[in-house]
Amino acid sequence: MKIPTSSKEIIIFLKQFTPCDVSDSLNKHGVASGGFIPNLINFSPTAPGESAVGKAYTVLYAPKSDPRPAVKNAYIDSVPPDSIVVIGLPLDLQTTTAPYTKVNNAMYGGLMSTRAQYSKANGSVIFGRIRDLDEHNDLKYPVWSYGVGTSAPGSLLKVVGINIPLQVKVHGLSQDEEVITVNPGDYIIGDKNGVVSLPDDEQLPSVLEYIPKRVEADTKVSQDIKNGKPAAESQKFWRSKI
Ligand SMILES: O=C([O-])CC(=O)C(=O)O
Ligand code: NI
Repeated sequence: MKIPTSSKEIIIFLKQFTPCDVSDSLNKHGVASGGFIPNLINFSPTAPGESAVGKAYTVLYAPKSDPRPAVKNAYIDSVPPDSIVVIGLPLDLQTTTAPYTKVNNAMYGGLMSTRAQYSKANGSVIFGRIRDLDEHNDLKYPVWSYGVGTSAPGSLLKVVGINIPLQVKVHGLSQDEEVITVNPGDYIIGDKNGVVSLPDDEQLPSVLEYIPKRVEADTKVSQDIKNGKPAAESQKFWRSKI
């Protein structure tokens, strides 16, 4: 399989695979988390058998009292095609246990999805609550978030940054708090299993190259298992050939 190089080709390529396939490759490349961003729920699904893929277009909300000025232009009117809209909060408004956010207002709603879809974005990931569940689903526009709500963001929050790194607080294995950074331009891959971020770095060509090989090997393992072979033996055999 030809390994893509332009971001357009990479997005088309990644749409053939699941976030699990991407995580397998990142694991193989030394990323223990596999790029998984935990605790997000897929409140509006992708089409069956499809992943939502795009480059992160990031938006940072903060309380209205934050000293930073509000961004003048509405973030939603500058969403680039083939992006995934990723909306976050400062670390001090995040929690490592449910509901993962201290903000009870929704940070995103159906009109935002309508505009994002019109601008040819491929999905939205909200590190907070969303509202208007039926509207995202009726649009068939994929959305992930930590939870749901009923109030709009404007009474509590303002946008203070667009296309800046977003920090996401999560619970770790050895530490109570770990921080994942989603950088603008990272590839975001999501489906019903969850959301993975894949950095656009020097390791990317190798990560992409491994994905179809590993999927092919696991297809062979599946056939073996159906024919009665022990799983561990078959996994070792086919994965060693990659
Ligand atoms: O109005 C808002 O600020 C959020 C919302 O409900 C929408 O995007 O539909
Ligand atoms: Ni709304």
